[in-house]
Amino acid sequence: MPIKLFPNLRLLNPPLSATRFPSMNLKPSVNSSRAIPAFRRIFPFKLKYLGLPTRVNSQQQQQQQLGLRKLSTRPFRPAASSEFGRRGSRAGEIRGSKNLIDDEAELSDWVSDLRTDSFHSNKRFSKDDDVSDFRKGSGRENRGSYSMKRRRKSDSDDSYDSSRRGNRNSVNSFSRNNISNNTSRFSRRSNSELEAGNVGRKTRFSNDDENDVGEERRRGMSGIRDLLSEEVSDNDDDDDDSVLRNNARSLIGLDKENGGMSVAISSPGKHDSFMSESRFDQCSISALSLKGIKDAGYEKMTIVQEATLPVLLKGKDVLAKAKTGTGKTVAFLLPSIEVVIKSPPVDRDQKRPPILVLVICPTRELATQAATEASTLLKYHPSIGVQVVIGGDSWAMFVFSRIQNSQILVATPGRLRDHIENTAGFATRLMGVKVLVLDEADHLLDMGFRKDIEKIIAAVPKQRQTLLFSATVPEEVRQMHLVAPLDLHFPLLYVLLREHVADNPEYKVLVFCTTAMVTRMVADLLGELKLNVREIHSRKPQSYRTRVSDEFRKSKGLILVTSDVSARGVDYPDVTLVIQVGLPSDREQYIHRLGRTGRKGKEGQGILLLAPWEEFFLSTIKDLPILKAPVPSVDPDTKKKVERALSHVEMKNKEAAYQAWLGYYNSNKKVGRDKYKLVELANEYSRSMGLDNPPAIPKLVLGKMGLRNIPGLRSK
Ligand SMILES: Nc1ncnc2c1ncn2[C@@H]1O[C@H](COP(=O)(O)OP(=O)(O)OP(=O)(O)O)[C@@H](O)[C@H]1O
Repeated sequence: MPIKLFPNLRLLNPPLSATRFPSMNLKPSVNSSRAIPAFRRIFPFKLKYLGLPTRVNSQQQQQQQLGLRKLSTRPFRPAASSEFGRRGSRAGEIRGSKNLIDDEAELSDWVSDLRTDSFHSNKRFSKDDDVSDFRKGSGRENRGSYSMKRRRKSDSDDSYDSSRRGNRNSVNSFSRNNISNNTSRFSRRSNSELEAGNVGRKTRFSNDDENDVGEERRRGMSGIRDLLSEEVSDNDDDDDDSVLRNNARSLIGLDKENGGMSVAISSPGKHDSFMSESRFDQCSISALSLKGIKDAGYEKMTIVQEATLPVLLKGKDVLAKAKTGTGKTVAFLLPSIEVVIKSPPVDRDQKRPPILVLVICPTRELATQAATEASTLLKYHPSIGVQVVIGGDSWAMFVFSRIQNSQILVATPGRLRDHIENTAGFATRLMGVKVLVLDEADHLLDMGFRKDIEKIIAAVPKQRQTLLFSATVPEEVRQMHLVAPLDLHFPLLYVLLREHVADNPEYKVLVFCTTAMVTRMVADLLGELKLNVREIHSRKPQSYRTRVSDEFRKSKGLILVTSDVSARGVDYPDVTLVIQVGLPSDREQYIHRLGRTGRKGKEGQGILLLAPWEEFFLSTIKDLPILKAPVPSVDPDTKKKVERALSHVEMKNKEAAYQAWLGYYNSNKKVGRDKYKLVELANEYSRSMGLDNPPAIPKLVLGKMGLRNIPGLRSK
């Protein structure tokens, strides 16, 4: 049945900035005494970025004002043969010319993914939406972005046991099958072709899909359609293909009949920044909010804020994509706060005062961060409160302000659903929701969260404003990958960190590991090597996670070894380097992890460390500008030092890391396919931790992983 999800949904692709290669200062930095340190070989240049806004030409400006799409036909190609930062190089030009939505096919996929879950818009982004007002003279142009496809649940270590992973995999294979069914090739067509053509994609389930996913998930799909739908038109036919085609058309602004949505894109300029020239006081924001904004140190809007605020303040639905670290949180919080201000004050005696704004974030860290930002913005609104509902030890709702029954609730999906189902009066409070925000929307609508989100959306009124925000990869990050045998990974990690620390007195490094237990073991090892490390992962109590997260946010000279709990949205300022050790769970997770650096237009570095048999992952990110770096040599002394440090790491932590490692790679479709090979690799990993024999694993766990009787494994 056709559905309309967000009748006023707008897809805004704000003119995102990226400082490009021609603007970089590419002088190699003065180095310490070492001849050619490994790190320097990987990142031969110190890059500086100019955050200068550029002027759009009048034609572009006009296009923006009209909300016209100007789609790039030039796909972005990484400068494979060129060095990363060759001044004025072709690579730079190509990067420079990369449109905001560079690969429209990806945009189409992304939109289709959302739309498959019944997103529907029937309103055109019109002139009176006055976004353009703020663009006049704003002096910057739209930028390219890598769009997102489907994601799996990020907190991989929360569920590293094989059974849950297996389950997620089948869910994932379902979504991927759907993606592969995409019949639209948006980028390959002109606008007129698109208008006339088939923009939708096939979503009928194949037999394989049905086998994979089963009837229950199919019900889930239609369930979410119904729940998300605002209106159901009687005379629409019930053919999946045509419904989804229509939805896609309207989402990308090509459905004339329904007055669909436009995507505002213009050609990029030479130098732009993530800041716009528009000030917050140019928007119709209350004086007290403006005071709060000022105290927070914000004067001008970021590009994404400039693009979305005027529309949101008019009460429209918005779907916005912007690069990581460009101020999306404020973009959705400010208009939400304004809605609360305009609502009748909460009666103190009311038993179940309504929640007016519901913000859903995929991780606890992100939720806490959004609530903190909200309380900052609410400084001069003492009668408005923020509460947080997140998973963890406590069922308590953390109150971020003096108000007990706050009007703004920030939550993670699972715990929120628990409250809806089990806390008396909670569902009644949710009936007051006027604004629903999905932060990291594409992720939240992925299958991993689907059931929770269905429940939540069923619990809030259909008449509401809906804000969907999603992230794209920043381009200020120099990205490299290293491919080296597993037994070199720990020494290499040490070498890379040691040199980065030596070269950057204000270093702030994130080391991403595959699972919680691997994270713990790596943190132990680096601690033994006398590096200043902290660890964060889902096996740590929430209070500890919050404390460490706060410490890392404020610190310089610290390395945070982390699982994917820190992958998305967490705003750690000035992260100088992100190292990813081992296979990221997927392309999006890789991008999000990387997005923890290069924030707010600053420079950042990223290294992905893979074993040769993990190299296949690179094909999923081949459109990103990631160069292969030479493997630094590890001298025998360093090797010995690492071995010694490994011998001091607690045995039980190494055993747990081995088991977790096995579980993680077992759940990977590619690596886990050949169980014999998998076990060989796991035992190689075990040796890399300095263990002579692979640790024994409980029979039950082996059974769950489907690894009983595989030679090379020891059971207990
Ligand atoms: N108008 C502004 N001026 C200056 N700084 C701002 C402004 N708005 C937000 N910031 C700051 O920018 C940083 C990044 O913001 P935020 O975390 O919201 O980015 P994001 O786009 O949500 O990133 P991610 O996609 O990783 O979640 C924060 O430190 C925030 O305080």
